Amino acid sequence: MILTVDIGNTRIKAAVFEGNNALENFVFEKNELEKKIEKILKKFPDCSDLVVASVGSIEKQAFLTFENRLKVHFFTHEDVFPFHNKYATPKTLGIDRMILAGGATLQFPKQNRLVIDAGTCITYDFIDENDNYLGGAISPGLRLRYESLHNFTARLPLLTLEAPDNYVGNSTPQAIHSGVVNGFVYEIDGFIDEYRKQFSNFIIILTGGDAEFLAKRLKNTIFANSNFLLESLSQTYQYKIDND
Ligand SMILES: Nc1ncnc2c1ncn2[C@@H]1O[C@H](COP(=O)(O)OP(=O)(O)OP(=O)(O)O)[C@@H](O)[C@H]1O
Ligand SMILES: CC(C)(CO)[C@@H](O)C(=O)NCCC(=O)O
Ligand SMILES: [K+]
Repeated sequence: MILTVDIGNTRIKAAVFEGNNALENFVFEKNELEKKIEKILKKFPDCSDLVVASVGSIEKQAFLTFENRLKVHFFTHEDVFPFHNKYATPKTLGIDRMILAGGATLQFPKQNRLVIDAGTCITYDFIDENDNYLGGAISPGLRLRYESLHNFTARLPLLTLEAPDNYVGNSTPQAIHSGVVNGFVYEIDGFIDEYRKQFSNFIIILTGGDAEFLAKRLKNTIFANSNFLLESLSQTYQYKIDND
């Protein structure tokens, strides 16, 4: 049994896995890290490994306290991954993107794959059928778009996600919802269309905090799996153990 922990830029997500089965999922804030992990381990005392991917400000030291109880693995660029990293700056590629690429490679062998993670940032990652990680794109996520409109202007209110009524927003809030939500949806559909021009066939994996909201609004039909990063963390860890 393993406990996987995904430390993003906004929140922390965790899941306990027995083989490929997620037994329970957890979401919490950074300041609750130690307390929450204690609680999870109390509930699942059979956890033998704690596996972490962090793109946030939390470092390996935060997990030292658990090392006398279970095996702690904090993923870095030094680990073995199931793909060839063709990024021109492989050491700056986000660990979350590496884990997503690892999961996509292992779960969908011998095919082109596009992974879209709609989280704090939207990330696009392309891994070709020969398991070459080619790169992708990084853009602001849904909430970041609402927040930046507010933070960098004098007159725009901070709104929370709401589906716009219309493309023609007839008030300040409706104009913001239209711009943020439609912009977000068009961007992603537009990216998928561009990839289709370059690669005839690929599967698309959509994940992240906004995946479900997004999936039903895209022109392209895509299966959303909010748990894909944690599943990938568990699978990439297993791959690492088998190939070290
Ligand atoms: N309770 C919540 N807190 C923050 N964001 C939420 C929440 N519920 C849904 N969201 C949506 O999830 C998005 C953030 O995604 P996610 O939680 O995957 O980010 P994250 O934890 O920072 O992870 P990552 O850094 O890997 O993207 C936001 O754009 C927001 O619209
Ligand atoms: C883009 C984010 C913030 C997405 O979580 C993360 O993957 C990251 O910090 N990446 C580093 C830059 C890169 O991936 O090229
Ligand atoms: K993300």
